[in-house]
Amino acid sequence: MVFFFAQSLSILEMARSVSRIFSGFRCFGSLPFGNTQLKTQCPSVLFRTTSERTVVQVLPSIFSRKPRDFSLPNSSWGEEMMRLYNYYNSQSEEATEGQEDHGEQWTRLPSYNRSLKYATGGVYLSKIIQSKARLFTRNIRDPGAAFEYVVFFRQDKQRCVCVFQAGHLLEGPPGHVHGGAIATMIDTVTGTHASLLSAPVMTANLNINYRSPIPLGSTVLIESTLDKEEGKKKFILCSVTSTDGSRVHTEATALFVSISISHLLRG
Ligand SMILES: CCCCCCCCCC(=O)SCCNC(=O)CCNC(=O)[C@H](O)C(C)(C)COP(=O)(O)OP(=O)(O)OC[C@H]1O[C@@H](n2cnc3c(N)ncnc32)[C@H](O)[C@@H]1OP(=O)(O)O
Repeated sequence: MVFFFAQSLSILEMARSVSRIFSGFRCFGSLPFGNTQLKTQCPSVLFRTTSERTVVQVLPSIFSRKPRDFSLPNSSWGEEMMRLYNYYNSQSEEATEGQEDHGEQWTRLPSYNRSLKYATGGVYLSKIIQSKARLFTRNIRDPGAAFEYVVFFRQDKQRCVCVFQAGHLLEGPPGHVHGGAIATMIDTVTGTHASLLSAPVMTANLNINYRSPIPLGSTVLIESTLDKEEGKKKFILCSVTSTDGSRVHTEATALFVSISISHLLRG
C-alpha cells in the first residue's frame, strides 16, 4: 500500500497526506485483504494487498474515535436485505473456523464514510471541505432513506456481490430508482472491485444498459466480475438483478485505470 516514491521533501509531505487519504479511502472503500480484516475494525487492522501479499499497518490514529461501519445491519434493513446479508456473512464465518484462507469464502467489506479529514497536509482542499467531506453513498443520516448496501468479495473467483436496498430518496421515475443512483452503485461496486486489484484507481469509462426498472424500496443484487487486466487498465463486468436472479435490471461494463498519487494532486 505504498503508492509512490517522492522525489523531494515537499512531494514527500504531499505523499504522506495523500497516503493518509488512501489509508482512509481503503477503509471506507471496503477493501478486504483476507479474513484478517473481517475480524478487526478498520483503523487498527493489518491490510494485505491481494496483488503483493504484503502486510501494512494502517495508522491506528487516523480516526479519533471508532468509526461507524455502514456495512453492518441497521433497523431499516428489510427482510430480504437481512436474509442475503446473513447468507453471505454466514459463509464467510464458516470459512474461518479451522480452515486456511485461500480466498474461497466471501469476505464482508467494511464501509466507512470519511477519510479526507486525515489529509492533514491540506494539499489543495480547504480545511472546511476536508472536515465536511463524506463518501457520496454514505452521507444520508436517516437510515434506509438512500443507499443501504453491503459488499462481499470472493478472491478466488474475483467476484464481488453487493446487496443493495434502494431507499425512498433515490426516486427517479415514479416509484422506481433513479438511473443516476443505479450508476452510482455500479461505480461503487466495480470501483471497489478494481481497487482490490490495485488501488488507487479511477473510473475511466462506465457503460450502462438499463433493462428493467428497479422498484423503490426493493433489494437487488449487484454483481461484478473481473473481465481482464491490461497493464494499468482493469475491465470489470457488472449486473444488477432481482435477488432470485429472475430479472435483469441493469448490465454494465467499467474500465478503471490505475493512477499515481500525483494524478490527484493536479487539482
Ligand atoms: C473506495 C471508495 C469506494 C467506492 C469506490 C468508488 C469508485 C468511484 C471511482 C470514481 O468515481 S473516480 C471519479 C470519476 N472518474 C474520473 O474523474 C476520472 C477522470 N479521468 C482521469 O482522471 C483520467 O482520464 C484517467 C485517470 C481515467 C486516465 O488518465 P491517465 O493519464 O492515467 O491514463 P492514460 O491517458 O495514460 O491512459 C492509460 C490507458 O487507459 C486508456 N484510457 C484512458 N481513459 C480511457 C477512457 N475514458 N476510455 C477508454 N480507455 C481509456 C488509454 O487509452 C490508455 O490505454 P493504453 O495503455 O492501452 O494505451
